[in-house]
Amino acid sequence: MSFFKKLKDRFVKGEEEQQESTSQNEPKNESLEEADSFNPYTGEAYKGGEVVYSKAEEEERLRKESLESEGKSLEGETETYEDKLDRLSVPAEPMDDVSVASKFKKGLEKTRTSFSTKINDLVAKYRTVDEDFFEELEEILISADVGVNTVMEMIDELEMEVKRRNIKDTSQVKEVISEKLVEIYYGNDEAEEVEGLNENPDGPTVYLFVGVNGVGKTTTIGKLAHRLKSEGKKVTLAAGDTFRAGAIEQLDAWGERAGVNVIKHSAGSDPAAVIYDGIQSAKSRNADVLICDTAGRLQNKVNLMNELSKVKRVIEREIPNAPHEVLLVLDATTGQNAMSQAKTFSEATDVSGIVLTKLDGTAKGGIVLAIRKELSIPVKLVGLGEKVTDLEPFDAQAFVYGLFADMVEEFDEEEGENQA
Ligand SMILES: Nc1nc2c(ncn2[C@@H]2O[C@H](COP(=O)(O)OP(=O)(O)OP(=O)(O)O)[C@@H](O)[C@H]2O)c(=O)[nH]1
Repeated sequence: MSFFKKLKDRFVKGEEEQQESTSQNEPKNESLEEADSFNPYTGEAYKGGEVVYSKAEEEERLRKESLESEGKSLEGETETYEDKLDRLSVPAEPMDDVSVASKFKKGLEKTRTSFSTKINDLVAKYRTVDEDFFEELEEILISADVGVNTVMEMIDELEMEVKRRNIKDTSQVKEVISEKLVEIYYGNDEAEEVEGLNENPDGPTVYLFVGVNGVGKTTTIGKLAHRLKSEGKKVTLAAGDTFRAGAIEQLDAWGERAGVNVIKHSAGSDPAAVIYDGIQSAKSRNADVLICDTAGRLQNKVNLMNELSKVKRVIEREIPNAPHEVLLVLDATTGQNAMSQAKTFSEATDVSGIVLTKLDGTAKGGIVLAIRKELSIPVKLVGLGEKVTDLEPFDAQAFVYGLFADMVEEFDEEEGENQA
């Protein structure tokens, strides 16, 4: 079966269903009811050619109203952390393939725009597949942060595949590229499936989060707590980042939003002691999951190593085989810097999975492949936006759909070819 057809069958729903879900997203408002039309993409409604409703303005008005009702001034107003969490907290959504794919599509918009524009330009420039075509393709992949060694492997495989299928026309190469990206991510022999988080059937499952300041660690823990809670799990958080000013309060605020228990000590206290209390609390409350935050001091690798190994020793002693995941949080927008952080942390502790945040903020989403291939660590979760629901288990097919969404959607089954 054609690969684009496979992606389309899995991720694109029928037009009728799509219209139905779009209409569900339309805001309910009096001016809307009078309007002749509503554009779900701009969030504007029109009557006689005039804009009678704007979703963005409505949201801003509601935000101001809510601030005023709390007696807060609007002049020079800066959003507090709590207000921000309120704004980003939205109810959990159903998790089917189509809604997951639409998150990847939205989150990868920047990468897709840059990547598919370059690929389309390349295809238009070289009508037939030759060495120059592959050389320019190599540059495009490298510029998307795919990683030099991975790009080399990919180009070799593409050249072989193009010969094997006797492809002459460059437009047909797009589909082969998308297919190879998935194969390269999983490795040829492995089953193509999402590498989810390990769980401890005897409970509690312990996830240890590591990573430098500012990469989105606290936000990710909050998002994960929210997700696990909405799946019916009992979650406890341990505020082990006792070093960064505000880290304990921020984790506490996320815990409150998600409705989960947070174990905390005062700033500057021993992180291993907080984690120890977290474990005791999780055990006594029969929690399903304990998520441990840690400080991300990279200035001194020896300190980092000592701190992480002390925390790990405490966890291992209290719960056999724990932690069940050591998750390193990396910021996708930092490119090669993220790769070097991954190397340092892997030397300090056994990292079992990567959480790649802010994929929505970069045009170089290819870093996912570089991490998987060059560090041999699976990307377990990705941050696709700021909202609490914008954290997804990494799915290489959904990722590739996000990169090639327009081409997949325009794939014509009857003609069996891509119209893009
Ligand atoms: N756009 C986008 N922003 C994100 C994502 N994840 C986190 N952020 C934002 O990144 C910023 C930093 O996140 P924090 O969670 O405060 O950073 P942190 O890593 O916890 O900082 P430390 O606690 O010092 O480690 C915040 O403004 C978050 O809203 C994401 O996936 N997409």
